[in-house]
Amino acid sequence: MSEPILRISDLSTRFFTKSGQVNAVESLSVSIDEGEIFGIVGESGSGKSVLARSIIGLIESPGQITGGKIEYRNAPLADEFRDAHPDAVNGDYVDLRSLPEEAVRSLRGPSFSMIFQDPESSFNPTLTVGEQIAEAVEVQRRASSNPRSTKARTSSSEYSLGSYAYGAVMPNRSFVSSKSKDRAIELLQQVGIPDPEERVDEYPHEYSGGMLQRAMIAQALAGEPDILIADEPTTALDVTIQAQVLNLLREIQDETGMTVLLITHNLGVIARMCDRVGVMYAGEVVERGTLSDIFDTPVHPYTKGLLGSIPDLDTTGGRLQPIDGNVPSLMDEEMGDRCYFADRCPKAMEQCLEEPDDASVDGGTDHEVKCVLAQTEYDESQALGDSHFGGGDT
Ligand SMILES: Nc1ncnc2c1ncn2[C@@H]1O[C@H](COP(=O)(O)OP(=O)(O)OP(=O)(O)O)[C@@H](O)[C@H]1O
Ligand code: NI
Repeated sequence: MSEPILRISDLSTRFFTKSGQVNAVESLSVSIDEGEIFGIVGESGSGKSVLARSIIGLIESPGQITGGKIEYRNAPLADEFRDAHPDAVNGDYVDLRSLPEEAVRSLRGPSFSMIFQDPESSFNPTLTVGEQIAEAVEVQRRASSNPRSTKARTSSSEYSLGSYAYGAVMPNRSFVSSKSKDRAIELLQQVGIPDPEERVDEYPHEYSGGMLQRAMIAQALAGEPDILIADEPTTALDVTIQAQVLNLLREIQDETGMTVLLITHNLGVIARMCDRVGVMYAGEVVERGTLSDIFDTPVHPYTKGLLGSIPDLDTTGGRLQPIDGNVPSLMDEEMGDRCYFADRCPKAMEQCLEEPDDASVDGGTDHEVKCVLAQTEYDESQALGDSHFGGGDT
């Protein structure tokens, strides 16, 4: 098996708000293999979107990544920065946090792209859908025509850096060649937009929600990304369209072999799509493993709780809330060093008042759990009462 394409270690992202510090992502570590679909699942507010945005450098004030590494395996990129930024480079890996901001920005499109939950917000209403997809194609072509590019794999001698290579990665309105427009039509066709030759010249408001979601996938694919981050890509869609869009993602992933990080609160989506899964709770990955580790032999009581309430694909509106109580607010002063799930956990014991370590289940495998139950049997005489959690009302 090859080395992971993305290696996230001890990542912490915080928001310094007026009402206090929010620990949205807390010392999170996860590795993603090349060509897999890795799912992140968790309830609303568990930090999934903040994780996604942290990876591609889209955390804005008052948010800040305060610790950890986001290492991306890309040998040409590592070579490019080895001398100027030795701290950022480790073998074939580059730590995105240690790269200059513009370098990270230039990876958006060709290396990483993202599909958001709500497509309206990711299209500019004043440009046609086709223009915006074609722009993403142009970005990819500029990147591949750059000899130092991370993407020398697309042959592109006919595209020179030309006059529009002034570093703006997503220009608002740029010269779009007819080649790029043709490619945009092809992409629209690939994602199942009917009459793509006409649709390419329409504005976002002329598309239905489902079509715009597909168009956003087309736009994300235009850059031929190594890693696609899809944050709740189908949540806003109705059931049939949801299934179609998921199938489409799967097909495209099969064809291109790209790596996908799929974020969802829906375990049904995970089961249908993913190779491996990370279960997220209160900013941490509390259990990770293959689909079968998670579905057949879950260890963490939170994972078990989620599995007890697998929503159908058609319960799109409802949020997952399998277990009494809520995800903690993630305010720093309320977090402390303990298992964050303990106050909702049916098997909480005295020792859960200390922070659990990541422990591997059955040794050796990839199945890891942040819970004392990975190594200890539940002991009722150690059970925690509500009194430990300030009255325990939920
Ligand atoms: N810009 C921000 N300012 C302050 N707090 C934020 C900001 N963005 C996110 N948070 C907080 O970070 C935590 C994690 O939010 P996040 O959006 O990552 O959750 P999520 O798992 O994606 O939830 P959902 O399923 O609802 O999308 C939440 O407590 C949220 O309030
Ligand atoms: Ni989210």
